[in-house]
Amino acid sequence: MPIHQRVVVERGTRSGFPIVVAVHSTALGQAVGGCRMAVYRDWRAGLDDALRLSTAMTSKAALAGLPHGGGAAVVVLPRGAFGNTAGGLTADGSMAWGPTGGMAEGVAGGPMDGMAEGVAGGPMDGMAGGLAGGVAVDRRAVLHDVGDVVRNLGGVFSIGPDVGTGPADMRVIGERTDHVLGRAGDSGPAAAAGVVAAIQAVVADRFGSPSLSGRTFAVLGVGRVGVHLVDLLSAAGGKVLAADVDGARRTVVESLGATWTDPRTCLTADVDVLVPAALGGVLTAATVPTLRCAAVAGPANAQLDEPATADLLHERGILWAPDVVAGSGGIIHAVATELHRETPPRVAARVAGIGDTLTRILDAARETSSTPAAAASRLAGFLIGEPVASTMAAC
Ligand SMILES: NC(=O)c1ccc[n+]([C@@H]2O[C@H](COP(=O)([O-])OP(=O)(O)OC[C@H]3O[C@@H](n4cnc5c(N)ncnc54)[C@H](O)[C@@H]3O)[C@@H](O)[C@H]2O)c1
Repeated sequence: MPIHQRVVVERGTRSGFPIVVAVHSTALGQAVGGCRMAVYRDWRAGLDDALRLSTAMTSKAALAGLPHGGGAAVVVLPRGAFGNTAGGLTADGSMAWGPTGGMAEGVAGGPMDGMAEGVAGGPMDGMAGGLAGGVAVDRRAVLHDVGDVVRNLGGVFSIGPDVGTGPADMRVIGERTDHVLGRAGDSGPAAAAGVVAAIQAVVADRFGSPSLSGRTFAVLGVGRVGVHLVDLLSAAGGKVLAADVDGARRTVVESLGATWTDPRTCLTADVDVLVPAALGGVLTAATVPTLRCAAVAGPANAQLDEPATADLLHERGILWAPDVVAGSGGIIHAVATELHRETPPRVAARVAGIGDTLTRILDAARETSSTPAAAASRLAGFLIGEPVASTMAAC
């Protein structure tokens, strides 16, 4: 992957918090990516996260066939900060994957998608500030600061929701810049539809048929995407086990005909497909030996703690669907709908196309005796290096 095209680190003029926007590539078009608002050790850790997220987004957009590059925004909040508590601190910030393969509990106590130490606030509709440990967060001021940074980039980057932000936050950012995605609503259903397409490809590769009927799944994380996955997989005739650190999610899981369990049991369940739908960093040298699934395919970003973990999965014979492919339904939906005004059937076809893309990657991996991660990386590099003719109507 080439070095970043542009990286901005600024102190928000209203909030005083460091704001990082990393534009990795615009080789295929305007960069798109999420806004992560989280607690970090310091601004350098936030910068590292933005660099990592934006690089992955370049691959995600290219592999999704979008005429866009990758970017990311990070708001670096200090320890003890939190925003509006309406909707609560998201559990993304309250659990960390433990070093022994278990889950270590604790706020801001460990890796979250690799870098962030905790989510401050979370996607929410209210905008009032909060106070914790003496650090007041005026969420509206922070979001306006983010909007100004994005606006000053002159349109090379469009920002959308990520961990710690949601559609309501995008509407506030939109008061300062037009380059905003995801103001209208929840991307969870589209993200879940894309994951199901990926799971069908994985199941076809493993078992010779894409049918999900009678297959077994363990869905880890029953949030905005996970709940739709439980629903879709159950409706398709799958036998679904699901877990979340938030015990309140049990009711919806059981109402959808799935079986509730605890996160550790879910992670190590003897199932056809493990579906990570919570945090990143779930696949590590410690957790991979404990897995009893045939394949892993889910939306969680940055599932591998480090690239070499893909080799561990391969050695164990566990098929891994790269998250930059399996988790691309949300961005495909947002970009195709909001930036390119495509019709709902066309957008749905794009999302379903994730299955074909993954099949191509799995075939390439087999033919080259490499991991799906390596095959996806090669394909992304090829796509980004080529002056690909856009398959989408211009904005
Ligand atoms: N929302 C989207 O459109 C979208 C698109 C692509 C990828 N993703 C990724 O998919 C994942 C889920 O996204 P989401 O929007 O559903 O997030 P969410 O915050 O709505 O849901 C995450 C759920 O995971 C649970 N959780 C947190 N830590 C856990 C743990 N250790 N064990 C079990 N459960 C745990 C939380 O309680 C929460 O219910 C994230 O990694 C996100 O980055 C989301």
